[in-house]
Amino acid sequence: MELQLALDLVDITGAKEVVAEVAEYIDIVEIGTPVIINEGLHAVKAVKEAFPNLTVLADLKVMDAGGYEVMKAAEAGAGIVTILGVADDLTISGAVAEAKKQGARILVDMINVKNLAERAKEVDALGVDFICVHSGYDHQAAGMNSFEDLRTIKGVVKQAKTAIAGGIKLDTIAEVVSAGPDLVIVGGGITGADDRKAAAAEIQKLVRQA
Ligand SMILES: O=C([C@H](O)CO)[C@H](O)[C@H](O)COP(=O)(O)O
Repeated sequence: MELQLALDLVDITGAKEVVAEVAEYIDIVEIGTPVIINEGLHAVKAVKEAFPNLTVLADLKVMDAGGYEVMKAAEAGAGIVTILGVADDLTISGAVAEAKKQGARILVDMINVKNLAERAKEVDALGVDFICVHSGYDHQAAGMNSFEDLRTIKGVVKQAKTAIAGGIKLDTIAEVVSAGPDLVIVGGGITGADDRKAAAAEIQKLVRQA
């Protein structure tokens, strides 16, 4: 099981400061959608240059032009790029083909997918690397989480790795880990902690024990 740190509410300088604090505890650093909206793919490039040993995920949440957008993110240094599960199969296949060419991987974000089990089977068959259940900020604000969704996709996904994101914190990490995802994604649970290093260390300990 691996740990991904999601950086959403920072600029490039802030992103590098947070990663410098917790780099030893994480496997992947996510440049979140809000950061890419504000800073562009320069943020991916800057963090990859500063931390060449970490895999950088570009949370583009691609909905169209899969091949082109994956190419641009990979050129900036992304090792993983996110595509929406609600995107067309052609978009996801194009993204997978380009990722293979670039030596990158594709994570499909199942945010707002209604027919979760059926769509997870379909995107699994398209050859994606990760399928991620995700309670976005707006769902979190309404008190929702994705723990049950993780069990649903684990029951049907055969080839891809499974991942979970959205509001995971120290007080919920044990429950998440016990459901057995391959990748746990934590943003505010680390970046919003009083002691980010301690929170990352504790979360990593539980993730590694699994
Ligand atoms: O993808 C995310 C969200 O849609 C904003 O872009 C977050 O990175 C993801 O939810 C993880 O962050 P936390 O919910 O703060 O753990």
